[in-house]
Amino acid sequence: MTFILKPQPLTTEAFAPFGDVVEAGAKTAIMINGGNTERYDSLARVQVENSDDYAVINIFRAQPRMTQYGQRATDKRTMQVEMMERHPFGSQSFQPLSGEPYLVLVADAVEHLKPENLHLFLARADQGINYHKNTWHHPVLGLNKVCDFLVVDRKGSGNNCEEFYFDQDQRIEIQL
Ligand SMILES: NC(=O)N[C@@H](O)C(=O)O
Ligand code: NI
Repeated sequence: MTFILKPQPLTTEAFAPFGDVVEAGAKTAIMINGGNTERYDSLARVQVENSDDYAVINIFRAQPRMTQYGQRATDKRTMQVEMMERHPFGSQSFQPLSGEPYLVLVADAVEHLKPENLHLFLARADQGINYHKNTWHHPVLGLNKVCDFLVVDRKGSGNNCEEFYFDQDQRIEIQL
C-alpha cells in the first residue's frame, strides 16, 4: 500500500511545531534607515548547542527532485520519500533565492517515524523556513528547476545529522 502525501500551504501557524516561517509581513516592520527601509525583525533564531559552535551562511543549489522522478501518464508529478533527517545540535534555515516555490517535508518529534507522522508543505518563492533544532525534515526539495537557497545552520563538533530510513516495503509518495 502506498502512503500518498499532498502539500498544504505553508503558514506560520501550521509550521509552528516544526520551526519558523521567514517572510516579510509575518510581523510588523520596524522602520529603519530614516524611513527608507522596513526591518522585519527577529523572524527566527539561529540555534546552536555548544558555546564553541557557530552559525554559518551557505548557498545550496538544489536539483528539482520531482522532475528527477519523471512524469506519470496522469501527468501527476511524484517523488518517493525514503528517508528523513534531523540536526540535534542546531537549527537550519532555507531562504529561496531563485524565485521558485519549493516543498518542505517535516515530521512529528517521535523516534520511530511512520508515514502518518509526515507533514508536507508547499512554500511560496517569498517564504523561507527555519527548522528548529532536532526537527525531522527531508533534505531540501527543489520543485520545478534548479533552485538556490541561502542556508544558515550550525557548525561545530559532533555528528549534527541523524538519519531515519523508512522500511523498504513502506512506499511513501509525494504527489502533486
Ligand atoms: N546535509 C545538508 O547539509 N543538507 C541537509 O541538512 C538539508 O536539510 O538539505
Ligand atoms: Ni537538513
